[in-house]
Amino acid sequence: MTRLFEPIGCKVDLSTGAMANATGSYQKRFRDLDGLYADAAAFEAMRAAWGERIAYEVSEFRPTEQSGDLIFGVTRMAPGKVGDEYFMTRGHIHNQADRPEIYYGQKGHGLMLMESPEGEVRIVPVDTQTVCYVPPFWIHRSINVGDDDLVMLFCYPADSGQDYEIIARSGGMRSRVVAGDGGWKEVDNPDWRPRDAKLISALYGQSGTVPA
Ligand SMILES: O=P(O)(O)OC[C@H]1O[C@](O)(CO)[C@@H](O)[C@@H]1O
Ligand SMILES: [Fe+2]
Repeated sequence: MTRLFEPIGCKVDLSTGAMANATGSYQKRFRDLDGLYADAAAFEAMRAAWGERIAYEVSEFRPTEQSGDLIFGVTRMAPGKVGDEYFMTRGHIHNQADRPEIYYGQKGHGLMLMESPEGEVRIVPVDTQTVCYVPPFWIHRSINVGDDDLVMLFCYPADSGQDYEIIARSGGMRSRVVAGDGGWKEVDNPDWRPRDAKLISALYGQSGTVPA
């Protein structure tokens, strides 16, 4: 008989953001996020109090990394701002850029900031009981715009991989999300540089499919 992977249920603890039966987890401390935020002076000023604190953490279930399988897990992100810019994840595009992802908001108020290879920007609020679909080819980063922890479930194809360099090479994402009048607002990142045509076609070319 074919030996199948054993099915499993993973209970999520909303107060801690932990997921039972996780196969792995990691934590990003504030000090790990140097260079992410526009206001470097504000980052330095926060380092003493915040340096060792966990900015966000992930617990995941990774059955395999085979094509056709799924990786899923939970991200918990603390609330906070560096200067006027809300706490966020590093952000990435999938190594296999045509692999999508979904997020499901479970606690708090988040945003999914997305950027296409050409530099189009989209923002989708991820509040509780909201499913956010990140289509193939979009760079994605989540942002906590609330006063409480943001807890989100994520799920993506197991062979996706993550490329974190694509954002750094462009001087950050094209938009930043900062505090505005009574809420958040999107502002242009003046350091952003467009990707060249060769890189863009390489991203699309990987899959041999033409995006819709
Ligand atoms: O990997 P990053 O960009 O640091 O952000 C963490 C989030 O993205 C993921 O890598 C999933 O793509 C999760 O681990 C988590 O939701
Ligand atoms: Fe992803």
